[in-house]
Amino acid sequence: MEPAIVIKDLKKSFGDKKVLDGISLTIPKGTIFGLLGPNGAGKTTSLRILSCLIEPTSGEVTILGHQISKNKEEIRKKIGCVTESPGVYDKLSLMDNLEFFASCYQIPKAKRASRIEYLLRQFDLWERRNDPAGRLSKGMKQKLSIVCAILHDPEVLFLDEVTANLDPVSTRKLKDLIRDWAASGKTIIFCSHVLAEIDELCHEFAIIKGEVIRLTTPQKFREEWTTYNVLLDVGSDSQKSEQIIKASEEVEEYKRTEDQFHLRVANPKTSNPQLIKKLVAADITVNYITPISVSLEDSYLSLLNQEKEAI
Ligand SMILES: Nc1ncnc2c1ncn2[C@@H]1O[C@H](COP(=O)(O)OP(=O)(O)OP(=O)(O)O)[C@@H](O)[C@H]1O
Repeated sequence: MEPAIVIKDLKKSFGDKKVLDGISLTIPKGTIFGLLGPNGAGKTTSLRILSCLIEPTSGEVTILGHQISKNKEEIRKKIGCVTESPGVYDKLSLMDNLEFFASCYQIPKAKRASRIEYLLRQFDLWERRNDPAGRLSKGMKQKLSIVCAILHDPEVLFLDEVTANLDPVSTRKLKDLIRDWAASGKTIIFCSHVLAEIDELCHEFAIIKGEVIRLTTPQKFREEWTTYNVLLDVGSDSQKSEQIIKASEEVEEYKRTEDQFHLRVANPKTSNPQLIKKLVAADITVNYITPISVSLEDSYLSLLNQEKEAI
């Protein structure tokens, strides 16, 4: 797939403090790409460089074929950025804020009114259009900053902790929108500390800590940290069951706790029916057999612990 963003050996220091130490990533078009990492890992710094707000110390970023070192103007027209602190003008009304951003983005006058109304209605802000932005609640202000960032229909979007102040209904709506944007070919970089959101939304994600320490997909990452992927409950005949489990080529590893077995099987879809057949043939009652899934959060914490132990 054609890349939307190519980051090559990106470095950034503030004085003698090294924050980014050689980040390289290629992000295909139409991807929702997660950026994860502990506090101070350099996520916001990366997004600020990608949004042309600050200069890198060295390295190169290419967005939609334009190099950031040579063609910021062209890049700015095609990107939108939402950070946790909404960059809207408190004294201006919602309409005036949006008129201002529309003129910055050089949106043709004929299109402005309909685009602004469409987005304000989409984000449930239309009724508040004449209020000063400073009177909005935190979540509403967050929505306004999203509207400002997408007003010019950018092809690449940087979203930093964008759901932080949103209620569950608004969060769900925004996630659906993000999926729609990606499906229409837009590329989204999504920074969040909410691991369930990364899991739910992102096609791929990177864990960074000054450098990229993992580049993977949510599913692969969860699988990597899953020791046992199936839970089997056999009622009272666990002794006999253990002999069968031990002898089964489907089972790679197992752990027994009373009448339950934690199993690792290569492919639960094909292995589980085989195993059930063998147990039932031996007259064993299978109470249930169910997949075990480790959350992305558990996997992430395990990785960080492993990193800590390695230091
Ligand atoms: N303008 C600046 N001057 C000096 N240091 C800075 C500046 N901006 C960021 N830093 C430092 O760079 C490091 C990375 O900050 P950054 O905001 O990129 O982290 P982050 O991964 O977004 O963290 P968080 O999850 O807490 O938002 C931090 O140590 C921070 O103090």
